[in-house]
Amino acid sequence: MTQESQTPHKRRVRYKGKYPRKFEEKYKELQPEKYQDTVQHVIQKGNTPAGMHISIMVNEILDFLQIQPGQTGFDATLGYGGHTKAMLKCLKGQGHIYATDVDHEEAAKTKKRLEEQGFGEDLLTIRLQNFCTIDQIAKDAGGFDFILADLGVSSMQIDNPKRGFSFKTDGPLDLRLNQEAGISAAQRLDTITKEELAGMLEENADEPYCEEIAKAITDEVRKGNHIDTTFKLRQVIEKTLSFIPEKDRKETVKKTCQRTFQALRIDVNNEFEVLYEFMEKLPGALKPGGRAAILTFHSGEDKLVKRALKEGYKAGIYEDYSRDVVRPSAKECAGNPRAHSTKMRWAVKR
Ligand SMILES: C[S@@+](CC[C@H](N)C(=O)[O-])C[C@H]1O[C@@H](n2cnc3c(N)ncnc32)[C@H](O)[C@@H]1O
Repeated sequence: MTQESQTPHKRRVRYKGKYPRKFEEKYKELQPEKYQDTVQHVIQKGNTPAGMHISIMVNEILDFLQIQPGQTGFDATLGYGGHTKAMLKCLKGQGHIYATDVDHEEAAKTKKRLEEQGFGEDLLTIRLQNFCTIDQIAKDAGGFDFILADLGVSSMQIDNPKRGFSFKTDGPLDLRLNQEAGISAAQRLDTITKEELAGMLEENADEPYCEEIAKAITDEVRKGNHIDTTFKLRQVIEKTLSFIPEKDRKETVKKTCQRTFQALRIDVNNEFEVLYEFMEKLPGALKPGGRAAILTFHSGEDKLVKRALKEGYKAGIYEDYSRDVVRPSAKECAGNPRAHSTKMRWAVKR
């Protein structure tokens, strides 16, 4: 017997995979400044590191806004602060940016991160306000030379199971951008009628199975089964669509889950109402020659923005506006799948 075969066989430690599986365990990605290599590796693979948001169309936005030192700007949707930081850099230490977000939790982290990178209160004012209060902020600032709105939700919000934005992880069915105000999606489903829910799914997300899904949800709630987690909602959708031929079922369930979550998110956050108000107040917040860029992520938002800019142009409020949408490059979409649905529109105040 050789020496080698006498050595007792040692069981190899089970391979756990490259990345930690639970959100809380993604400690390296959640501290991006400390673990730059891990973060770069995740980004190169076309993924967004946990706790981070990759800003979309940064170059196109900066090219259009033409930010000069000494100017005053407004970032309506602070998020991770990627766009804010890129715009702050253009100011070269002279000028000011006001930014809003309704997400207290993420805004506090972003404020700290930007302060540590040298963008303190002398250059940046963050307000925990809805961007539809743009008129008040413009009054305090004396009008804006440039404005950016990057609508929707951040990757941090989608990836955090406690927020309930994703049907891919289980968590409370919340879907509020500001968890300190309003009611959660679960509470909304507790009292909504079948007709109203079907209308919401159709209007907010063009859901083709809106009638079937609305009936199934309201039936469950009537039986006393509260749909208060993301997985419970997903299960109701899966059961409702079980009549779909097996070869198409998986994809249809996925799409219907995406649309249902989108419709509920728009509803609990009054997204169309606040965007409408923002677009109405936008011209009044811009200085003459001021520039505004808006990124949207679904057709309902884009239609609203398009109409407001077109009407503003026809009324002589805007000197110019985007006739066509500007889309991210194929390269950007390949590196960041969340960029696929992005549409940018812009206008210049007369
Ligand atoms: C797509 S993210 C913005 C990402 C950001 N541009 C960046 O580069 O990191 C959208 C952000 O806007 C915020 N938001 C959405 N609707 C809002 C509203 N009506 N008022 C203020 N903030 C809003 C969300 O909470 C989220 O943090």
